[in-house]
Amino acid sequence: PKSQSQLNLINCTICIEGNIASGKTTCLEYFGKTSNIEVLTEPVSKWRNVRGHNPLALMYQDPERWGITLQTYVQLTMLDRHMLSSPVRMMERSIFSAKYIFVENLFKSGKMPEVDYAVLSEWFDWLTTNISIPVDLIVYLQTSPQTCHERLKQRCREEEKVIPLEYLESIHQLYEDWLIKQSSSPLPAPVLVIPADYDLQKMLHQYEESRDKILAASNL
Ligand SMILES: Nc1ncnc2c1ncn2[C@@H]1O[C@H](COP(=O)(O)OP(=O)(O)O)[C@@H](O)[C@H]1O
Ligand SMILES: Nc1ccn([C@H]2C[C@H](O)[C@@H](COP(=O)(O)O)O2)c(=O)n1
Repeated sequence: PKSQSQLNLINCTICIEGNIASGKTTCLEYFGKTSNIEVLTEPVSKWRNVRGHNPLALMYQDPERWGITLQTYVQLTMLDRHMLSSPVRMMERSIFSAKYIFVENLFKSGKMPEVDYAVLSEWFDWLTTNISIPVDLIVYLQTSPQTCHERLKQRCREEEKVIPLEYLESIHQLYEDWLIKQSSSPLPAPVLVIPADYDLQKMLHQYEESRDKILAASNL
């Protein structure tokens, strides 16, 4: 028979949330190296290549036409990530932020037709009603949009060269409304905020300082 601590290890999910280029992957890499947590990065390579097509690039080129295409695929691939069974995992973003941040942003900015938004919302509501998608903790890497803009330019992902500061400001505002003001969409888990505008060394120090609070969710 399993002990209580072994039982508590079953299926703990910590989601790292934050704006584009806020440092989520870097944070995941750090915890992947320094703990027993399984790390699941966002399936961006799939979004850049589905059977030879690049829905991420298409979405940035023409959001009105391709937003629904990318977001339908994001929803599927994020659901797949949530379904992977590993006792303790730290994953990059979630099916929740895909809907509450990115789909919402496309719709609110007038770049997604109402019918596309309605279909995506029906899918999301069905999935989250009929499939259990537990999240135990959200870690929010809180940055200024300016910091993300700098890091985005430094990372230089081809598809993202067209992203203006205003786009990062909109995403930032939606994250703040969801995770700080807690006034927009339901929260699937408690939120731990980590200020993330600092240089890499200071960030690693912040992660160390937050390690116990983060891993408390997993009982590790
Ligand atoms: N604290 C930091 N200070 C400066 N640059 C950073 C910091 N954290 C990450 N970066 C760099 O910024 C870019 C985006 O970081 P990344 O971890 O890929 O962000 P995300 O996964 O949130 O998009 C990368 O080039 C990364 O090396
Ligand atoms: N639901 C989503 C999720 C992500 N994206 C875009 C935003 C970025 O260009 C890329 C993910 O990169 P990251 O933030 O991890 O650096 O995918 C989206 O459009 N919709």
